This record gives sequence, structure tokens and C-alpha cells, in this order.
Amino acid sequence: MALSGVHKERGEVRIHESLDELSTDLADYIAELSEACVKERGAFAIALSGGSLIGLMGKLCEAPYSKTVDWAKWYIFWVDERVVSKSHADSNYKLAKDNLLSKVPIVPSHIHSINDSVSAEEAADEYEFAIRQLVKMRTVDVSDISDCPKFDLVLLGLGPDGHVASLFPNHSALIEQDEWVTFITDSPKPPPERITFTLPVINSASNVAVVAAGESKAEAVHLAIDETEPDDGKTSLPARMVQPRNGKLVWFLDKLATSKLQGSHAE
Ligand SMILES: O=C(O)[C@H](O)[C@@H](O)[C@H](O)[C@H](O)COP(=O)(O)O
Repeated sequence: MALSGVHKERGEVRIHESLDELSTDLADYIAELSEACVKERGAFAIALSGGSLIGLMGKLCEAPYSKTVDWAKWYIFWVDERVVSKSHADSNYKLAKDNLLSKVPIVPSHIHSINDSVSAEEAADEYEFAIRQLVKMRTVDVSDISDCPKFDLVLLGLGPDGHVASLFPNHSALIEQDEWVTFITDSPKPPPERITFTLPVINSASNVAVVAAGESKAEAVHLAIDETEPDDGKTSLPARMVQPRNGKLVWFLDKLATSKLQGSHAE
């Protein structure tokens, strides 16, 4: 059983003894959300990140989830994508396709990946346009408090520097307020060219889950969750700027990633 605690402003913090336990809890959480969303609005719009997250979602391809999840109602998006060919080893699409999407019966036309044959700027524009059409049709819900899309679930990994999606510390993409999808050409984590959801879109989601495991994430987890003074600089850490306005935030962490968390977040 994961230790679970509710942090005043930073959402629900779930701490797991092992990666195996974390993966099971993550699969349960996603399957439950999928069931609730399909019941409520007939669709489940989920946005994936890259990195270790995809491997940690692997249990969804196994029993019981492989049989019980209503895969035909899933609509897949990417919170961020590297601007490389879809067959390139760096592609987040390829990572998810090889390890998840090809193993469950998702409808191919429900998989919304970026155009990999244009520039980063064009890819971001086209992706935003595609999402706008899906919001009009309510395949993706719309926020009640802004004109942003309201994804049912946004899944984020966490970098040791506190980045989420392709929103890196001190980058101008962090302050983008108008675009839903923006692009960068100078990512400190290779490859340099990426597209990414902006913070207004991430923070308009119904549910946001941040998944982080391992000692290398401990400092970022501490800075992203623990109490902080308003002007100590931590408030501009991308992971700390993840603050769903009307949605629910959950942290899926292993013990190593929580080694610098102050106090116990377990109740
Ligand atoms: O495309 C990317 O690079 C990711 O979307 C990125 O935001 C990732 O999720 C984090 O860097 C964590 O990656 P790890 O879990 O592999 O450390």
C-alpha cells in the first residue's frame, strides 16, 4: 500500500515502497479515471509525456486492465514531443507506440501525434489547431474558467532540474499565456527542438499526475512540493508552477525521490 497524504497546496502525494508498487498504483489510478470519464462524457482524453513514465504505465497492457479498460474510448495526445521523425529513437510517439499503444486496442484515428515533417513552429501550430477542432467536437472537454482545453488526464514526468513537459527552468515558454502549444529550439535536454503544452493548458486539466522515481529527482521533488517562501526563487520552478486551477493534482513518487521531502506527507 502506498503512503498517501494531502499537501495543503500541492495536491495528493503518494509515496511507494518500490517501482512495482508505483506502477500498480499508477495503472489503477489511470484505469479508474478512464472508467469515470467514459461514464461521464463518453471519452477519455489523456496526454502523455516521454521518459520513464511510459515504462511505469506498462501494467495497463496486462490483465486485468488490458481487458477491463474501455480502450475504444481513449484519445491520446502528447503533452510534449521531440521534433524528430516518428521512427526516431528520440520520438515520444515511438516510445509510447512501442511500449503501450501497440499492445492495447486503441483506435488508430484516436492517436493524435504531431506532424513530424515540418518545423517545430509549424508542428506546434498544427497541433494546437488539431486540438482546437477536437475541443469543438468535445472529444476534448473545454475548461469552465478559460477557453483552454480540459484534458481528462495530463501525465507528467519530472526532470532533475524541475522541468515538466518541455517547460524548462528560466525558459520563456514558461510564461506563454496565449498559445495552447508552443515550441522551443534550445532544450537543455536533447534533442533541442520540441513542442510542448503551455502551463495554462496543463493547469486547465481535470487531473494532472506527476510521476517521479529515483534519487536524482529528490531535490526537484522537494522544491516542487515543500513549503516555500514566496520570493525564494522556487516559485518559478516549472514543476511548482503545475497548479491545476479546478483540477486534481497527484504525485506518484518512490521512496528515493522523496528522500529530501520535509516532514511526512503521509497521514
Ligand atoms: O520528452 C521528454 O523529455 C519528457 O516529456 C520529459 O518532460 C520527461 O518526462 C522528463 O524529462 C522526465 O524523464 P525521465 O522520467 O526519463 O527522467
